[in-house]
Amino acid sequence: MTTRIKFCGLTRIEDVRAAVALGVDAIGFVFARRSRRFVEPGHAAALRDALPPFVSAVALFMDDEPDWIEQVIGAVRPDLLQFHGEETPPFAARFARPYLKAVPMASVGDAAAYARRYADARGFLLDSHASGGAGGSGTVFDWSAVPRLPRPVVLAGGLDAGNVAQAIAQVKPYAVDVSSGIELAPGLKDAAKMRAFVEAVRAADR
Ligand SMILES: O=C(O)c1ccccc1N[C@@H]1O[C@H](COP(=O)(O)O)[C@@H](O)[C@H]1O
Repeated sequence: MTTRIKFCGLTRIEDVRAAVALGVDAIGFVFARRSRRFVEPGHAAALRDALPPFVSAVALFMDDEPDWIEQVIGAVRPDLLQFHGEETPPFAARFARPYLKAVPMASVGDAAAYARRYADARGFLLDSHASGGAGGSGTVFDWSAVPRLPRPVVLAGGLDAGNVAQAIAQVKPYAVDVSSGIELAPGLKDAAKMRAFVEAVRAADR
């Protein structure tokens, strides 16, 4: 099976173009203000316009106000929302957009029960953060703790070109999601690391 790839936290047009040229499936833009990868909606809209058909734009939020989320949706027209905080299932559903719910693997006891609460989620993004904490930390969680889930699993948290093949072999996720592992600095991606990551995923799929 082909493992889908999402690159998250892009802020520069050259990084978006490089990611698209490598064939990634989704690009994540971070609209959580406390993130070091925050992008203004106007700038993100320009980045989003560089995406060709079949490459998805994902808008990431973390306990943000509804008005802000609506403003971002209006400006950026994301294909998918990603809720990374303590948003409840009704809150996540109120925007009438497909969404991923991040599962905080560092603190959630029963990840399968947690995921079942979000009946409308299109998939679950498993990250190493604790509940209430930020993601994008570049740390790995215990992959043996990944349960069977009723919808697609997006594996995140500390992935890079050196460990993603092992992660795919062990977890067999629908997709992998990376931010820190392809960076020079927060929000600034590295062309060589992006390429190495994609090549490692492709090799793992063979
Ligand atoms: O990237 C961020 O700054 C961020 C902020 C708040 C919530 C989530 C965030 N990022 C998400 O975390 C995963 C894992 O990142 P990493 O590869 O461990 O650095 C990332 O892909 C985003 O989906």
